[in-house]
Amino acid sequence: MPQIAYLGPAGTFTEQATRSLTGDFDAELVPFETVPLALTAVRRGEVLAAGVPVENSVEGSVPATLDALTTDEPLVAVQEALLPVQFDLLVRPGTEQSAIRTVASHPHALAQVRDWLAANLPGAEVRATSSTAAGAAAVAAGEFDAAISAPVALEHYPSLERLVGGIADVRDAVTRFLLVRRPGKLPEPTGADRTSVCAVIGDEVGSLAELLAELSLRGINLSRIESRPIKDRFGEYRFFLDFDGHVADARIGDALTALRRRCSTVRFLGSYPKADRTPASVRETASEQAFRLSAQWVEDVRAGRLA
Ligand SMILES: O=C(O)C(=O)Cc1ccccc1
Repeated sequence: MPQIAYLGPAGTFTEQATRSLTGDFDAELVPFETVPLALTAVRRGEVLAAGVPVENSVEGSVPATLDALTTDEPLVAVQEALLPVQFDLLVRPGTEQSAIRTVASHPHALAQVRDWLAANLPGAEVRATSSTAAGAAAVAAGEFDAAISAPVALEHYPSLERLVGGIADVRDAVTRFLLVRRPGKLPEPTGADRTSVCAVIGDEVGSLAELLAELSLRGINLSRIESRPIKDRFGEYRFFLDFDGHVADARIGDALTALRRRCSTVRFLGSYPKADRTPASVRETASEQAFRLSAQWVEDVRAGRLA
């Protein structure tokens, strides 16, 4: 049975998302303490794939995941999942809200209940843990007074109880997760795909605008752009781009060819079906047929068959 890594321990949002990503096949889910450790296990071939959180509708991207995807050997995303996220305040039985001095959770969870904490636990100290479930485990071990966890965490930490449920500042928050593997056969195009790349461009006038123009000129819808520092050179950035379409689509292949020419580095991070299955809208001039006919025309001109 294939082993699939996830950000653990049991009871994280990532575990739930990874279960839904691997629902179609038998898999053994293996918890890792951090996203980089889970990705290292994939790179070493110790597990087949890893489920990782990438972005949240309230708090934005998960920097640890973006950084870990671009350092070391390339990995590619093959599937995407969207998970609604809700948060509970878990405590050891008998803990009163007024007695809570420390609250532990993953930084992304803490950020999504910031207003609730300010209004309801103004004096409590906030402590970051490697995941929401790690926060619950630490509360069960007596290290902190309360944890902000996924509702499912209670099943794994039965010694805790839910003091308050549904404490997210924004209802209906959603987190996007990816299943990533070592490069290999790509998922087939479905007509409702997303492609992710990471590009490094020169620090020159117009370089980002020109890169984006390569997409818009080919009718490609950009769904996300994010920059992260390169780290060892101050002021230089990597741009993470997500856009509608599959690398097998003519317009995407054409755009990637242009990106490869323009950028000092382009890392392909995958073409995979979008979780919401919304088909890409492709204008007539960017259709497969339009690309095929125009490429054929150039071939004919080059061969002296047409002018
Ligand atoms: O810590 C978890 O449970 C995770 O899976 C990371 C996370 C944290 C907050 C929102 C979404 C994912």
